[in-house]
Amino acid sequence: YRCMKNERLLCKIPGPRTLPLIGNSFHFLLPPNKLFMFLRTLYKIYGGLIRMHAANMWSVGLYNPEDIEKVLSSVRYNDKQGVYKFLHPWLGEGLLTSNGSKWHQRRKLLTPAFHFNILKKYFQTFTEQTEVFLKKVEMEIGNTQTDLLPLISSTTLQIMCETAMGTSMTEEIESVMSKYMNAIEIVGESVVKRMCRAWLIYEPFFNLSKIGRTQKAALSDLHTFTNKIINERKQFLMNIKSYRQENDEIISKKGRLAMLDLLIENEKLGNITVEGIREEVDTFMFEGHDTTATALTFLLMVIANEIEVQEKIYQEMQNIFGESQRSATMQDLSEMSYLECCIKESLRLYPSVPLIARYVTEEVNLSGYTIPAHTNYHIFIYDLHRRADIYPEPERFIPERFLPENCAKRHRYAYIPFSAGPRNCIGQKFAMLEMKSLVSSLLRRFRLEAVTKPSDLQFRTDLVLRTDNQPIYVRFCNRTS
Ligand code: HEM
Repeated sequence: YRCMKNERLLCKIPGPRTLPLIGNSFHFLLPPNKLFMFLRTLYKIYGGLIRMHAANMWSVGLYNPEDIEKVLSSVRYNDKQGVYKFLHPWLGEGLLTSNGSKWHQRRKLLTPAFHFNILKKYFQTFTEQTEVFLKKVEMEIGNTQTDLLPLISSTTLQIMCETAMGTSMTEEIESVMSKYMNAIEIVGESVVKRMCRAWLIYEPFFNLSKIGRTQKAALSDLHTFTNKIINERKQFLMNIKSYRQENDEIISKKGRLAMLDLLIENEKLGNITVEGIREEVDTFMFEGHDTTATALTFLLMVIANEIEVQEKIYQEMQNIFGESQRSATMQDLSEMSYLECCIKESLRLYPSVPLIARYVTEEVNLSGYTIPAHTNYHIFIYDLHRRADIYPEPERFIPERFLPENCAKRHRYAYIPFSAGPRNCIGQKFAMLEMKSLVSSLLRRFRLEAVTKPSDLQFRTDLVLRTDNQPIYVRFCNRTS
């Protein structure tokens, strides 16, 4: 009876037509690019609250900032099921995928690793890696186009290794890096397939399927990579005394406090297991590098297309640095207010994480509807950020939307590239510093010319915002030429 009552409540919410037994399952039998386009139609047709039903699971899509606030701001509504469960074979129950007291304990344990004083220490790595990145860009001068994502990903991965993990890319780690990146794409594809093909939800069917077998091989590559990182740091910590005697420079570089040290320390105290450490290293290596690389790729593509914006950023750099070639300090980054508006506007149009979900075990009232307990909620950040009533001319790149006076009237939950509330992105400040450091130095030295245009982009449904098999190109030119 309760099931029928819940169904009656859910059926009152607008949503696409359902068929008996299978609900909306047939809508999801689409290739990832068409699925992305289908999901984009929902808000336009049905409005701010949308009901979907597939494989015995009900889901409500949220696009109204007030509803999103209600769900995201409460720890009681912060559980994750559904698609996040498909990530367990890779990320286990790390910070991104865990629930309840486990999530709470891990969040408390890891928060100090992203404190401002720790970020200040990481900043030295940002500066060093920015220089390495600029050398890679230098090599691209004269080429008619450069594929941005691979170039940027290797830098953001290196930064994660050196900061949070305290490990430089040894040859051994570098040799498995491309396999690691490739494996992330395979797992993303497999998660989306499981989301859309009801029969793949069940473990035995999935394990026997072709994609299940491909995922198994990819997981081995992913875990090989992260195990190497953990072992390298553990070895380093064990040898620390002899390192100090042998080479002071190495100790000062590799001895910077890392998030991984905090985890290893807590293993000794019995607060986390060896398996728990691997879960967090997998989680942070992925969340920390792929999201930032995606954000930077779209940002550089937009800047290459917006000549006036690019000149304004350059002017801001001139005002801060004049003719000096010195590296940026943290104080300099805090003065780059126009660049910050550009990063925010780019994350509005191209949020690295376009969709997030929650599983709520209690009844909730949203936009005048009663939503029964044990319902999944989906928040389509990509479409929320393109609501024309909140962002007039939503497809246009207008950094001034993020000037303080223009943000004041906007609902806090209308802009959530890093999610919001107690389960927001733990690496938000880290990511902003990293992006500002790389982009400001890049634009001081190089000019970007457009190759890929925003209108060329076609997306596919994935864990992060990805284009449908089309690389994103720009052309790098020297500033002086
Ligand atoms: C531009 C860059 C980034 C964007 C757009 C971004 C976005 C997000 C979003 C939307 C979430 C919520 C996910 C969900 O609820 O399912 C999230 C969570 C998370 N992010 Fe980020 N992120 C970025 C960079 C980073 C970095 C650099 C790190 C680590 C250093 C990081 C670590 C995490 C972790 C561990 C979580 C899970 C937090 C929790 O559930 O308590 N992210 N991020």
